[in-house]
Amino acid sequence: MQHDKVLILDFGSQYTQLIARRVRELNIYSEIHPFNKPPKNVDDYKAVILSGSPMSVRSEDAFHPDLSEIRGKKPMLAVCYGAQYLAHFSGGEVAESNTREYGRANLSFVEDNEAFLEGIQVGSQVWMSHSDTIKQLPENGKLLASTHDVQNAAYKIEGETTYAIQFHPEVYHSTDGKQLLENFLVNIANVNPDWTPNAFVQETVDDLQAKLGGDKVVLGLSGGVDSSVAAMLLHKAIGKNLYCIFVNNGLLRKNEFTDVLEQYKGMGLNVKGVDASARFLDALAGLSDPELKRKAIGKTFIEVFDDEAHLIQDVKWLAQGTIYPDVIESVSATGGPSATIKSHHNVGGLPDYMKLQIVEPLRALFKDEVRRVGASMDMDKDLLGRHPFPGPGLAIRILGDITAEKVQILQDVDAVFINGLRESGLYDKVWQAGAILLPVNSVGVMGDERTYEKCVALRAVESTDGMTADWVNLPYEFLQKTSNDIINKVKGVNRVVYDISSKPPATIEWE
Ligand SMILES: Nc1ncnc2c1ncn2[C@@H]1O[C@H](COP(=O)(O)OP(=O)(O)OP(=O)(O)O)[C@@H](O)[C@H]1O
Ligand SMILES: O=c1[nH]c(=O)c2[nH+]cn([C@@H]3O[C@H](COP(=O)(O)O)[C@@H](O)[C@H]3O)c2[nH]1
Ligand SMILES: NC(=O)CC[C@H](N)C(=O)O
Ligand SMILES: [Mg+2]
Repeated sequence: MQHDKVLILDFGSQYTQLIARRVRELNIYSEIHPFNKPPKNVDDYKAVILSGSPMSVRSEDAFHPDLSEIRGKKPMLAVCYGAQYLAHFSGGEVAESNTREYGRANLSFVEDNEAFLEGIQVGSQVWMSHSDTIKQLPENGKLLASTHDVQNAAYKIEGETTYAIQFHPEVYHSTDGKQLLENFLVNIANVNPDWTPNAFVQETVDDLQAKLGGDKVVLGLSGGVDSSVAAMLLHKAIGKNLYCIFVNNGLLRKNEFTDVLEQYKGMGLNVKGVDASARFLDALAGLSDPELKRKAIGKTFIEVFDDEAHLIQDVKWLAQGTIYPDVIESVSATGGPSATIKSHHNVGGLPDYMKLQIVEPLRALFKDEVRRVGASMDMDKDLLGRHPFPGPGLAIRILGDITAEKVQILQDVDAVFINGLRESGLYDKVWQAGAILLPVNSVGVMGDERTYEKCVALRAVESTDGMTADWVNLPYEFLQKTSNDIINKVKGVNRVVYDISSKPPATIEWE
């Protein structure tokens, strides 16, 4: 069954992903594409949303895409930069505003009897983030809403299904933002909201069957949520032709290799555990630059999968649990308007010699959507509730070069922390937690003796998708006990600190 699709053209706003999420929360499928690389078949999309941007429409190099295939031809919603763009290049006027407007505002005027604003009243809170302001509406523009400081907070173009808003409906703080998106997508653009987890499973299984036929597929299984859900979908589609490989890269958590293999036994999957720890440690020897470490790990993963594929023989496909943020975070590498922050080991593509095609059934989903899909297949709650754990594992939590000894210290520290969270009932309240081994020794005193040992940082964050995150206010008593336990139980560590940085500006992992 075909679903209606919504196209989001990204001008580099940090909120673009949130637009996609909000739209999908309405059970409507949406895709983000860089404004300068729109999909070939714009006709496949039922409506288009233009994102905000760090750019000013007044600057000489302002992003200035050709919208002639879209504007007036299909429903379009322009947000922030998008709204300024429509005004600036179509007979209106955009100027620098006297005061930069960030944060909370309330609608002070709302046009009556307007389908776009149905259910939205004067007083509704909206979130602003702009320094330019629309002084004059474009040709045929009709004012729809204002705030105290922003006269042209929303407008439409008469004779088109084109709507524009200065504020951001995609952020939670715009309290009626979701309603506004629903008004636009469902009532104005007539998009059918039928994209649900159950529909996703059924369609994905059908698609996989059609695509893979009787081919053999290898899947990198990590014990994490994404690859496990991907494995279940593939298992439903092709059964015994799915060969799951769980690699011990020597950078997993304490006892994780055996525990995870045990856990998969009940799921009916064909899983092989491959211990390649020595190979990974060799590849990492002497490397301390984060990107070089990530690349070495990515390369070694590929080599291990390649060897395994040869052992199985006639394998045609490599399946991965890649999800949407992995894809989007790497988009700049393919020419998008945002910046590359980290090279994710699973998005780089495969070397030519492998001759395997890639299949990534979760490529379009966000993490919470993956969890919902897993739940709709009755997968184990504990598995679905697992904190994310990065493919490069502890290597990106040991700052500097990696040695077997450092890995062991960090495994022990991590185990004390994570078990402590579980025992205190805090594990499920935290989105992700882990420990970081710092390349710092500090002086301590233990049993009247001087020590000069390692310092570890603990990190626990709340998030919905890993794109933004805030540190968790863990109870002092918990931190106190954990710190004691770590220093008493783990030899070589004499100091524990807690990371209180949000993302942005920090990232979740330290490398
Ligand atoms: N130890 C591993 N063995 C085999 N494949 C792995 C391993 N670690 C990572 N991968 C592959 O890399 C992909 C990306 O890892 P990532 O950590 O983003 O996802 P995940 O482990 O499936 O889920 P989660 O984000 O919940 O940890 C995985 O889906 C999997 O295909
Ligand atoms: O599979 C992965 N391969 C990677 O290379 C990778 N780097 C970061 N992460 C995870 O992504 C989320 C966001 O992490 P950052 O804030 O550190 O970018 C967090 O959940 C991280 O654990 C990775 N996962
Ligand atoms: N969030 C945005 O799209 C901002 C648009 C533009 N850069 C401004 O500051 O006004
Ligand atoms: Mg993982």
